[in-house]
Amino acid sequence: MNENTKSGSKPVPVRLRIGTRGSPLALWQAHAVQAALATALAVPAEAIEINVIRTSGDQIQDRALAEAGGKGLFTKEIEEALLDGRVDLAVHSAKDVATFLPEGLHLAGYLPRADVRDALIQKAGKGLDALPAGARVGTASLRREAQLRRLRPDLKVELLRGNVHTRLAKVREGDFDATLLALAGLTRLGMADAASAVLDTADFLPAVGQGAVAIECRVTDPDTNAAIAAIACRDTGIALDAERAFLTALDGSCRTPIAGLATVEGDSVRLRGLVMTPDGSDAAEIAERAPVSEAARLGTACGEILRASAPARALGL
Ligand SMILES: NCc1[nH]cc(CCC(=O)O)c1CC(=O)O
Repeated sequence: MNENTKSGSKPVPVRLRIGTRGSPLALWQAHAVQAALATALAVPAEAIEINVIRTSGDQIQDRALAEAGGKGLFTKEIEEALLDGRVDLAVHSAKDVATFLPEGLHLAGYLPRADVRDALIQKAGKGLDALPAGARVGTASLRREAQLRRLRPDLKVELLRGNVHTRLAKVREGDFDATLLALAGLTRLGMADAASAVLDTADFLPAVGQGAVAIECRVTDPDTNAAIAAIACRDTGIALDAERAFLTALDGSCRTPIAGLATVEGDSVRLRGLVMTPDGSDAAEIAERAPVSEAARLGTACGEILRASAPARALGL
């Protein structure tokens, strides 16, 4: 219980400042964290401010992110605001958070994870099987590209960047026959019905962190850490510890097609990992289980095993 809910005591003014990108998806996620914090701390939503921060990633639209310098692009300016004390916490799609964080910052918790799967969006037909030979699929994700090529070497996979609305419009207008998007993002934007099919994780493995909302703050800020702990989802934290350790062991950047998914089942956590050559011609997979207390070690061990595989060597990992 915090100061504001103790009866009789004088309320302590709570003021937390959230830093976020300004995209509709980012704003939805920031509002979800704001609402959860307001409830947990028993304060009005206005006590949790939302500050929109423009990132370099928002400004680059013409290149694959891997070319432009990786996923840190969506978090750099927000992390600078955290380190300067201009905001107290940052809300990100966990998938977009770089493998290594700046000194002094950490991921203090996650909202309960949404659906982790990728959705296929196409005008005609449902699943991947319905795509005609040679169909043009737009994506900016090396992981989606490699898995698509692996399953359907006949498809033409081409660069398609931009926010969810832009990508859906490109398919609607016929510039592409199909695209792939995280179902979680579509759902948050109220557009889940745009999905023609949802791809089973057995066939198509999501990105590390997909569907999870991560909350970052300064390591040395006890009030903010306590507030985040009050809303953090334990199972999502365990799964993300395993997945992010897996990514760290592979030193995965945006240039490496890597997929990974951990799930908590009772007292144990199961991790599936996949590393591929960009053209999908070679891939190495792993699936292992460990007690939840060993989540990070499980991720590291799986990453190290895959790092010794042929596709990883082809990528210079
Ligand atoms: N790279 C952009 C991004 N970051 C998070 C999501 C979706 C929401 C999520 O995975 O939590 C998306 C869009 C997409 O990949 O379709």
